[in-house]
Amino acid sequence: MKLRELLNIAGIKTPASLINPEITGIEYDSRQIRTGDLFVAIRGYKTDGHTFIDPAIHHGASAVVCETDPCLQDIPVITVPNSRKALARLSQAFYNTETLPFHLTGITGTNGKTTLTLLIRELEKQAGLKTAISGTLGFLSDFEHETFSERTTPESRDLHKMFHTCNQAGIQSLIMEVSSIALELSRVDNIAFDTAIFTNLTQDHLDFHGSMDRYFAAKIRLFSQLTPEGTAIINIDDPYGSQLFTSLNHKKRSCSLKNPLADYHFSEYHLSAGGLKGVVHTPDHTLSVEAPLIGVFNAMNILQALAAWMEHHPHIRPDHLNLESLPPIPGRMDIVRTAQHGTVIIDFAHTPDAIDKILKSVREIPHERLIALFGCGGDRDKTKRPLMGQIAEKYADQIILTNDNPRSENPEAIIADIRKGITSHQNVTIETDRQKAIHQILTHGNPGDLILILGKGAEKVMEIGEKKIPFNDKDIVQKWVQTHEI
Ligand SMILES: CC(=O)N[C@H]1[C@@H](OP(=O)(O)OP(=O)(O)OC[C@H]2O[C@@H](n3ccc(=O)[nH]c3=O)[C@H](O)[C@@H]2O)O[C@H](CO)[C@@H](O)[C@@H]1O[C@H](C)C(=O)N[C@@H](C)C(=O)N[C@H](CCC(=O)O)C(=O)O
Ligand SMILES: Nc1ncnc2c1ncn2[C@@H]1O[C@H](COP(=O)(O)OP(=O)(O)OP(=O)(O)O)[C@@H](O)[C@H]1O
Ligand SMILES: N[C@H](CCC[C@H](N)C(=O)O)C(=O)O
Ligand SMILES: [Mg+2]
Repeated sequence: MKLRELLNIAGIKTPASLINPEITGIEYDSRQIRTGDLFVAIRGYKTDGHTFIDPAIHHGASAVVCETDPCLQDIPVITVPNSRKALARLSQAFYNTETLPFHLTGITGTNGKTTLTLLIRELEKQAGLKTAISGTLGFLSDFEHETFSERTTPESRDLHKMFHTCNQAGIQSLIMEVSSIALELSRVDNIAFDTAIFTNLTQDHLDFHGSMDRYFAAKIRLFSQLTPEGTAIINIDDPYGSQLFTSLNHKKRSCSLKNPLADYHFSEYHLSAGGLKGVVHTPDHTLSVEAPLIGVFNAMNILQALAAWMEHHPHIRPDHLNLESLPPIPGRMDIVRTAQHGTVIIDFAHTPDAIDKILKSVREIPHERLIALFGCGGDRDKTKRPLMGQIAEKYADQIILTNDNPRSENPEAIIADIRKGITSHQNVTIETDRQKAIHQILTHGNPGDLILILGKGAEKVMEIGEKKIPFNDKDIVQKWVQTHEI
């Protein structure tokens, strides 16, 4: 595509004198530039993309979009007020993804997004739709190998490239997690969603957003991006959800575990170690549901997934729905049973609310000791650390504090922050090496113990400094069990 045509479609003003090279790709990282790419310089949190304009040109960039004119000769330079916004518009124009031929669902909220993507995918499959999901687990579809994504919601260029791939593969339904950071950083600008879901809002990412109000403001932007016929699915048990529901002038459906007047609610549900069974009432139907998911929070996840699905398919009204074919959700309530050292649950709880919910849920399972192993990520919300310590102390008999992606921070300092929320340190052990910590609790575990390994879920690496070292909680547990139990 010619540069001028691209800028035109993207709605970016073009000087008449502009040279008009062929643009063969869009790139925001100078290290990835290929000949013919348009380089978009972004002012970042760690560094400034404008300082990489020269290397980008050296590597073959044929034009530059930036916020400050570097005064170059021979190469077209387009200055814009906001490079991230320009990147989103240019990517949409380049990949021709203004209108999408598939149903696009966006899920936002502090917890439950990944779980919902997998639940909705399962339902869409049961309706015979070719489906893909994008989020913390990467890009998963039936037609391509799964691809890992550095971020829960990819950069706008990568998103539009993904939409283009979905287009070509004939995907009918794409379900994606939309993080508040992505909404704030223009990664999903101009994308129209057919369904938008709000799960809940509790403390996380305050380092980035500054306050809960600004965190909420970022999340609700998703709902201004609904198509005119689009539907909002909202958990009204959450105070922020209830506020959002009241303020929306769009087609909207409420979900509640408490309020029988909500559009989607259970008249009854039972949770057992085998999963959930219940009866769901919708605005026009009643159905019984079974799903192999444990934890009260999963009752809401199931309700919201059902709501999204039934609103998308008004002609599908089963009397009974069995989600037993739902594959285990990696790293979410992932259970490894050992013969002599207790039951291990690996879970991605990394916020105060998630830790509270999971500890409250699992303590209902008969056990001797409830042991919680966790840490907190470095370069992330510091104020959640003592709260996580405080909650763990309330419910767990024993706590092991360890590393969870310390990144650029000192691991001991992170643990010291968690300890500030704990009053009695008698049952608290510290071992920064997470593998050693896991080995220790398994070694000292008894058959009746419930051992919770929290915070990293299905993550495949440990981020220490700039390094990403292969690391997976479940692999470590399974390897230990294989060598220590016959
Ligand atoms: C806070 C945040 O989101 N940071 C993102 C941001 O980084 P940044 O602005 O600091 O970028 P930077 O590293 O300073 O670099 C600036 C620009 O220079 C470019 N560059 C850099 C070096 C070079 O040699 N050449 C070059 O061109 C970079 O590609 C970039 O375009 O822009 C970068 C490029 O787009 C992202 O990679 C980076 O995400 C990092 C990986 C990150 O960890 N983000 C997390 C916080 C995040 O986004 N999380 C959310 C929420 C998770 C959830 O709760 O579910 C997510 O969606 O994953
Ligand atoms: N509806 C929910 N409400 C509260 N906690 C939940 C809910 N669903 C899941 N959780 C807890 O939160 C953890 C993370 O769940 P999940 O991965 O689905 O959330 P997420 O929103 O995708 O998280 P992230 O922002 O990191 O991508 C789970 O392991 C579980 O402990
Ligand atoms: N999407 C979240 C995941 C956090 C997971 C936890 N293991 C951590 O590193 O804090 C983030 O990037 O903030
Ligand atoms: Mg997620």
